[in-house]
Amino acid sequence: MSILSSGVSFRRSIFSKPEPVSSRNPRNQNRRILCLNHLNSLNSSSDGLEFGVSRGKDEKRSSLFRLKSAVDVGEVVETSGTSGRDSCSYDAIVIGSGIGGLVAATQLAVKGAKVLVLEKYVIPGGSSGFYERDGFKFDVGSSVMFGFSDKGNLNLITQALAAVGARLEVIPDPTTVHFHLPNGLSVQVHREYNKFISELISKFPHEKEGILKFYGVCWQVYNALNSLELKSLEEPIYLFGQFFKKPVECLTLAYYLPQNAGDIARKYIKDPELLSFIDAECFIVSTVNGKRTPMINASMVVCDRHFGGINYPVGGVGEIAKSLAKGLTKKGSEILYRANATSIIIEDGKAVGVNLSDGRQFYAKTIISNATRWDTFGKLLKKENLPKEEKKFQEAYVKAPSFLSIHVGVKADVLPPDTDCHHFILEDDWKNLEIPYGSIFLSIPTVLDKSLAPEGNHILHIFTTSSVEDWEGLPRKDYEEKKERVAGEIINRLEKKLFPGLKSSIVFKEVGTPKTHRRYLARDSGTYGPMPQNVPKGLLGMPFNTTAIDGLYCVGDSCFPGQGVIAVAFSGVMCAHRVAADLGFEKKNPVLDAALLQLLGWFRTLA
Ligand SMILES: NC(=O)c1ccc[n+]([C@@H]2O[C@H](COP(=O)([O-])OP(=O)(O)OC[C@H]3O[C@@H](n4cnc5c(N)ncnc54)[C@H](O)[C@@H]3O)[C@@H](O)[C@H]2O)c1
Ligand SMILES: CC(C)=CCC/C(C)=C/C=C/C(C)=C/C=C/C(C)=C/C=C/C=C(C)/C=C/C=C(C)/C=C/C=C(\C)CCC=C(C)C
Repeated sequence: MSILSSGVSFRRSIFSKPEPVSSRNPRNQNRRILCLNHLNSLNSSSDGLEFGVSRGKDEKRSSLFRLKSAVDVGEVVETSGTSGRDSCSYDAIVIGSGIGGLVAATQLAVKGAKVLVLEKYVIPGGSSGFYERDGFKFDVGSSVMFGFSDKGNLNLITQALAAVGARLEVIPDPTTVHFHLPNGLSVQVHREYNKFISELISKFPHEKEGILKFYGVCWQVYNALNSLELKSLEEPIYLFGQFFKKPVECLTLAYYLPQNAGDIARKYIKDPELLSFIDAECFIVSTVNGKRTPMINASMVVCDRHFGGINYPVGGVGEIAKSLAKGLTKKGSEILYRANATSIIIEDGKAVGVNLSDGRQFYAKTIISNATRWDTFGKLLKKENLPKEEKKFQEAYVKAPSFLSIHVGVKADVLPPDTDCHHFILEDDWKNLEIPYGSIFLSIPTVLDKSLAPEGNHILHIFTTSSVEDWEGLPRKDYEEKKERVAGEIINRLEKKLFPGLKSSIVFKEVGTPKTHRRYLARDSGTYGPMPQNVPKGLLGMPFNTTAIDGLYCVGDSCFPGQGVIAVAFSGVMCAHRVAADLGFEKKNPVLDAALLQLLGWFRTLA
């Protein structure tokens, strides 16, 4: 990713010299428990938000200076006594401030719960964070934002922000993605559905009927989704209520829940190249082909881009997490940065607290992990005690590869006029779609928001799938050389395919590998998220938020419905609803709860 060590000059992260808040405050020694009042809420100015990178001999001082300018580490209030447990009890602790964690935390805070978010890094957002270098402001991960419109029920990012009184200005993207595919196939996914469908039909006129039927089914699923009030599918009062209010829509969703997009496409479409195009449509959001992409997820993305459209937040994707974090503290809850959770405390079989690497402990009625399930049930909890449900998950889902990410600043004139913001490039052979380095993703957010780069420049975020195994065990020098070489090859391919002169127009470059993702996003193997081991039964096997451990919940992309910012936002909404019911902030019926949870567990065994 991009919180990277550059191959050009020596840089170091503040992670390499962490100075825990407790050690800076002498009163906070000896593993005492802290209550934190508005601790580390973000500054309203984003000017100082760099990824704590420093140079030269004043390295440590400069890191800390930047950290202070990034976060307000002002007020630390210590509780009395040595245990402090009762005087400092939270309703929920959320480990991690990815969008999944932040949405869960803010939704709970809005319902009246007192929440503490523990974030290992110095800013919120995880994969949806950002970093600044030399006047460029880079999105760490994807810049394609679904669910960020003013319409319908599926604009979950807009709704999550509104819940804490925040609203971001957005820039509509006229083209979700421009596909550059084998045999010269070029397709622009226009914001207007009819324009996109006409373009696709013009490339495959003999498949007009099949195209209309396949995308028609996607709309049927999307419209059903969009008609529901989205809350926890693990909460029976809500779920049965929705079935009662919207029976046709709920049955439509139940019907498509165990199905995959590739199978539905094959019902209507025969042309292998068009089917490969649909594979590419699926791959860019799920890292697997259509046959392994749940129909509900495929429908969500291929329709939302036309219904609400893709909208980019002014100032970059990082603004979303910043606003949610700020909203959280405004609602009386807290977020603590540089708080590296090392284990979840279990007492009498119940999750009751969290240990941090600096010795601090925090307790709460419920614990929500926004770390991946591999991290939650392999690091935060002992691997040996893996509950059977998690064992089943790890058999059904494997870690998707990570990415090699290249962030560059270029001279603006290298881009032809009217260049689209997002591109997907698969040069010669459809067979390369799912292999490491086989395809290239490209985002140029400055096409939409010029403020992200110095005048006369653009940002290119170039990324391609890559596995951590490919980068492990190398001496530092070889690792740096390999980064330069592999990034150089990708840039050459891009120069050849899209932008002649690209290499010589570069004014800034940083390369991140799967190891970078692993280190800075705390994601096992730097994984992009879970990926089905075999052909899945749609979303049927994907776990929701409750876990086998009492009081412990998961949120984020290793929960239903999976990868994607809007997907993890939904996971956050679902999680908050289920936790709120269990904490007594929402209605609950224990008998129905037990029955539904058992039923859902049984459904998962069918997947
Ligand atoms: N484009 C990309 O390269 C890329 C890469 C990975 C994920 N993604 C996307 O990002 C989203 C994932 O969102 P998410 O909410 O599930 O999670 P996330 O990975 O974005 O955020 C998790 C957060 O938890 C923190 N964390 C993890 N372990 C911790 C610990 N032990 N102690 C304290 N903090 C800890 C991390 O620092 C991070 O901020 C998905 O949309 C996924 O598709 C994108
Ligand atoms: C409970 C049971 C058994 C039955 C009940 C039936 C019922 C009522 C079911 C209801 C189901 C619901 C409500 C499902 C909701 C599903 C949702 C909201 C799914 C959302 C999915 C969103 C996804 C998958 C979004 C993915 C987006 C991604 C990954 C975007 C990233 C993009 C990139 C990384 C690529 C960038 C591209 C380029 C080219 C640069």
